[in-house]
Amino acid sequence: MDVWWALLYAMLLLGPFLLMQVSSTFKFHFKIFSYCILCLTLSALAVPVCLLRNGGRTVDNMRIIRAFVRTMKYVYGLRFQVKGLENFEVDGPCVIISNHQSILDMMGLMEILPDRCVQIAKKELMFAGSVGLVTYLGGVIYINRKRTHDAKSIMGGVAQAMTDDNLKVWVYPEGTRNNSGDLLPFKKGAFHLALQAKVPIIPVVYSSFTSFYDKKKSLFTGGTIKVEVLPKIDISELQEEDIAGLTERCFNDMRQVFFRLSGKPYTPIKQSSSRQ
Ligand SMILES: CCCCCCCCCCCCCCCCC(=O)SCCNC(=O)CCNC(=O)[C@H](O)C(C)(C)COP(=O)(O)OP(=O)(O)OC[C@H]1O[C@@H](n2cnc3c(N)ncnc32)[C@H](O)[C@@H]1OP(=O)(O)O
Ligand SMILES: CCCCCCCC/C=C\CCCCCCCC(=O)OC[C@@H](O)COP(=O)(O)O
Repeated sequence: MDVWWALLYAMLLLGPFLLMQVSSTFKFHFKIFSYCILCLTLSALAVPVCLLRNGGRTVDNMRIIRAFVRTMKYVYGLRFQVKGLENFEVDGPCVIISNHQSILDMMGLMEILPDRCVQIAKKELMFAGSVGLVTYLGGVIYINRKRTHDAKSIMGGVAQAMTDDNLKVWVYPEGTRNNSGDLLPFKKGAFHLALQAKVPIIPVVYSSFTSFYDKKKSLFTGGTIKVEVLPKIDISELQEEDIAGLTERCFNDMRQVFFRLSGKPYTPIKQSSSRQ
């Protein structure tokens, strides 16, 4: 009988805790689900606007997509504090590189996206229903990350298009989402692209989301994201053999700003030694 009493007490004590855990995980997944549904819905609304205004696939549609996405931050209680926007005022094309933490980054991206700017994305995004369609209409460039050779040859074509069509290109050099509170080592595609197109690089850093968004802790509340657009990096004097050094320099500069914006102490690491 004592065992039953002990079990009853344990349930009374643990029950609310377990319920809270289940409900916080449920709330987290529900919020992510609602984010995807909102993206799909807004995209479905944006597609006809893009088609009616601009006819087909063109970077001009990015202005429409940007206007739609900018409304989303109010739904999720996110605020952006942006510094250095004047650094985007370059004449002509450039490569913009930034850190990539989550699918929520699309809000941060659209918050500051300059005109005539397209992004490099994994090709799987093309198949994400109306989101895929709207990104296609906006001129997003898709790459197959599983085929280095194909990805590299597409990037080669992009370099030409940048100068021909006066395009800025936004690349996430980490190559994947990363919500660990640090940066992943940078891949070199963005730097090859800048060198091939002979255009400057503009780094952008977003502060860590971990205080309000954390998959492992099922945390997703409102919060403030600090954003800093850094001064452009001139690459006109650089050669192919300088790419490793350039990648390392951008990684270290951005990582330093990332830690400062996130209010965390900075500990230097070498990007080459952290690559797996
Ligand atoms: C209306 C409402 C709408 C709501 C919805 C919201 C819509 C919003 C619209 C906006 C959409 C934005 C979407 C953003 C999506 C973001 C993503 O998908 S991130 C993932 C995809 N992006 C990337 O991967 C970019 C970064 N990756 C790279 O740059 C890579 O280098 C790579 C080009 C993909 C190749 O990668 P990989 O195959 O892994 O090979 P590496 O190890 O990097 O390189 C091997 C080797 O090759 C050299 N190299 C790389 N690139 C080149 C090149 N262009 N030319 C010559 N050589 C190259 C590299 O130096 C390596 O050699 P090394 O000797 O080791 O140095
Ligand atoms: C009829 C088909 C229906 C398909 C339904 C698809 C559901 C998807 C719906 C909405 C998704 C909204 C996401 C907005 C765009 C996010 C872009 C993004 O952040 O991609 C991740 C990519 O950077 C890195 O990928 P990985 O971290 O390597 O993975």
